[in-house]
Amino acid sequence: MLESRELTKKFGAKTAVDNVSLSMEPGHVYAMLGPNGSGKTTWMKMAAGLVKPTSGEVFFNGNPVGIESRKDVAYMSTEPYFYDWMTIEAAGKYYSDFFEDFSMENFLIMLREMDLNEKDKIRTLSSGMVAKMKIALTLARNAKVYMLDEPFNGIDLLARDEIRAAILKAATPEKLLLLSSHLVEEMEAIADRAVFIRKGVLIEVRDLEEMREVDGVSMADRYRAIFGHGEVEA
Ligand SMILES: Nc1ncnc2c1ncn2[C@@H]1O[C@H](COP(=O)(O)OP(=O)(O)OP(=O)(O)O)[C@@H](O)[C@H]1O
Repeated sequence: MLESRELTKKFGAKTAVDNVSLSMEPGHVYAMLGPNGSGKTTWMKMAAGLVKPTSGEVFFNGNPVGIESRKDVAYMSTEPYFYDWMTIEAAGKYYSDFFEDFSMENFLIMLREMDLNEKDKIRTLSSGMVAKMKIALTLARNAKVYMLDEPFNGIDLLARDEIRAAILKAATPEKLLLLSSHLVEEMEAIADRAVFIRKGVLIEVRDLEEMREVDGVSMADRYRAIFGHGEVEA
């Protein structure tokens, strides 16, 4: 459904994504894992049609990604993309103007579930509250693919529980979810497949249940084996 073929992105002399061929299917939650600067964000931005590859292509349902696929792919960036003078409700209206598939009703339900008040101004929110709002804005779209870049970073345990619940609710058999995070153990409770990437190069894509059963290792064990000096990044 979402496939990159020999995808490369260079920034000057730096190769951020290096010839990555990768295919992902609906009905799965993928964790994209790799140390800082591995190319996760760059891969996602190209898959979302926001960054132009240097070479190679990304296909969504067999068509090159672009304006059309942006309707089906909901991408949550780590960068701020709304004005902080807005209320949470106004950010929802902004989204509904922009995305036909945005459901204000679902957004408000998610806000309740995550203990947010739509009348609050964004600038008065803590970073964890902003993270929850961003998740709600993204998941309130009825997209086919959800890509969430670092949904848990800097978020306390209770807010992480709420975010995890919202993500798992969105993970239905017809949807494809892709999450990047350094919180490997957190991701283990959500994802069923892992994409390991290092210095822009795809190392492997693994089914986590199969990996646990056949190899007897967890995602964190595998992360340590691939990247590690015995430590998992936090
Ligand atoms: N706009 C840019 N201009 C120049 N270099 C860039 C740009 N965007 C990314 N890079 C470089 O490309 C490499 C991959 O960055 P990217 O943000 O994709 O990695 P990442 O795996 O998402 O990292 P992190 O886990 O730290 O968020 C890094 O070396 C980064 O410095």
